[in-house]
Amino acid sequence: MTALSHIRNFSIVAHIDHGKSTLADRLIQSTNTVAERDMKAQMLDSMDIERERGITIKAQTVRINYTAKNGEDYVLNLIDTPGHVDFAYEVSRSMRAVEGSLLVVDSTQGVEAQTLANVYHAIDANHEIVPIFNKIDLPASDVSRVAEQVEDVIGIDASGAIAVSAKTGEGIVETLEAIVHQLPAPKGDPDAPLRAMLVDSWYDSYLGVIVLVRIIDGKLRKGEKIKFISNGTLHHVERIGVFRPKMENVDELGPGEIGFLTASIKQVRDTRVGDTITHQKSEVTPLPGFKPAQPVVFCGLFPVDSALFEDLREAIDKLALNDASFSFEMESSAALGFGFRCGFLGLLHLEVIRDRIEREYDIDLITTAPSVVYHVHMRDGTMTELHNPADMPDMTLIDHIEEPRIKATILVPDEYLGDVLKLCQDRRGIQSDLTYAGSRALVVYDLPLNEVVFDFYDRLKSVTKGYASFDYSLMGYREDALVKMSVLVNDEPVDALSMMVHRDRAEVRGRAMVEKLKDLIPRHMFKIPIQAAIGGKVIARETLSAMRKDVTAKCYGGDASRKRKLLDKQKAGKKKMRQFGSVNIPQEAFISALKMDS
Ligand SMILES: Nc1nc2c(ncn2[C@@H]2O[C@H](COP(=O)(O)OP(=O)(O)OP(=O)(O)O)[C@@H](O)[C@H]2O)c(=O)[nH]1
Repeated sequence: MTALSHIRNFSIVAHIDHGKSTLADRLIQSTNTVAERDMKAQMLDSMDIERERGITIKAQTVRINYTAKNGEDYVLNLIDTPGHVDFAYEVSRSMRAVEGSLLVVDSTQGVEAQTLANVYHAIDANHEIVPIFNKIDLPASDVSRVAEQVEDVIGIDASGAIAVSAKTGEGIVETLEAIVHQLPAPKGDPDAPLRAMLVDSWYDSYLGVIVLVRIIDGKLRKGEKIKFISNGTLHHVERIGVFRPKMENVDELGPGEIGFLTASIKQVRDTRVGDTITHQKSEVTPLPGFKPAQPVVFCGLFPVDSALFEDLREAIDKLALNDASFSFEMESSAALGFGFRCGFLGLLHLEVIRDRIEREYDIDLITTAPSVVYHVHMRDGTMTELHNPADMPDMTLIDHIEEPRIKATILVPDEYLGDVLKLCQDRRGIQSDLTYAGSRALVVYDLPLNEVVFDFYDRLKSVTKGYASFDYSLMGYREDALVKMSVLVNDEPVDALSMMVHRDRAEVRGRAMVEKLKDLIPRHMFKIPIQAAIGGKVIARETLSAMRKDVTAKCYGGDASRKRKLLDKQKAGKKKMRQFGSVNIPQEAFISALKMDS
């Protein structure tokens, strides 16, 4: 057990790519926490997918021993936090387990939207904050400009900021000294009954569920009986330890310390993040609890090859073991067969899960239109949550529909401001703020989430050539004129393509959808009408004319093997299609049709 005065707990907040992981690696390396030969770049981003995309998804932790210039030995616990908007909730909860933050800002770029969002979580958690201006080895680095921005835009004192190159190691010792001298030591009572905060949990195939804890008061030892206060479940502690960043067993954890426990817990779902852990017989007041993360975006996942449904179930079960914020239930669709309706924290979360299923489990998927959760108020006074436009009740029974709205914060260089305002306006946005920070504008918009889930972020990046940064938080629900738009191919409704739209935008959306489908659906031997409709009323229509596709026509004469090859190719192509009545729709058509350009 380390004395409280010699512990510092901190996290690093940054915008994506500003160098959080590189800095963490450098802190670990310079304190010899990991032997040189074990040091692989980006120790903390452990999952392949994170490494590939360069984003941190799951919070990780590391304990660093540091002998300061004053000769004293300190224990520094770093909790790594995810950097993307979808995981804002995880950021906020891990912030509550530490007392300070390093605010990393790329000194060649400046403050970005996620810098703001994340630093506000740190401010909310009452953190002491040390600004770190990174990448000073680059010629474009401008520390004084960034310092000014930090003071103007965020409103924190930048006089104690440290200029760092996580790449060359310059400023790393100064950073370690700042952690020791500028961040506060944790408080806690070693003799009080145990109170530990459940910070995070994840599934490990050898050890079962691993629970990350921050001890507030008291001591936790191996072999003890503990209780999760939220649901009263009892567990026998098998192992406790710390991350360096490899797991290392210890005998006890005391106040201010951060470590893990295992207790034969089978599912991540049995552990509630934010819960208070105490001894079986102790009665303590729970720590101010956190709300469990609520999925906000739903979509259907169906195997392209319907024979792989059981494999998909297995994949989803396994992924859910390790991700309590991902929800799912079985769904069957007339068009797509059996699959799952899944709930995600946001679009990135959706993409990560979908990629993992396709890649790690080798199952090709059809993803239906992402939908947000609508509140449907019925005439009889009841309210139902609508997760799937296909389940929309009869319009005549509905009184009104409410949709979720977000507060979007966008930072963008001046020259692109006009395009950004237009994009937000097109997406039914209401401007709530517009200020300037140097040559960049800070725009705040109130936007319907359903206008954001399709391709808002992609559009934003393309209209600003990648220079805008974006962050959002959910604000609440508001009534609007929303309708369900159905798509009919050859007079058959394709439920996977139905979506909720604003009445004023329905015609434009419907027109774009049928035009796109007309290009995406291959011609058949007969004419195919493609329609968009609201209720019984057709709002847009295209007709795909008939054509006989004879792939062997160009093989004059008798080259039988070439002819067979072409027919095989055609057959393979057909496997990727879905039969709707008598019409085949290729899988790409679903995905492309749902990506709407304005
Ligand atoms: N030249 C230079 N490059 C740096 C420095 N620090 C980080 N980088 C580079 O900047 C890029 C982003 O760094 P990361 O550490 O992955 O950024 P991050 O903030 O952890 O990003 P996420 O994990 O996605 O949140 C990488 O290519 C790093 O090699 C630095 O001090 N100088």
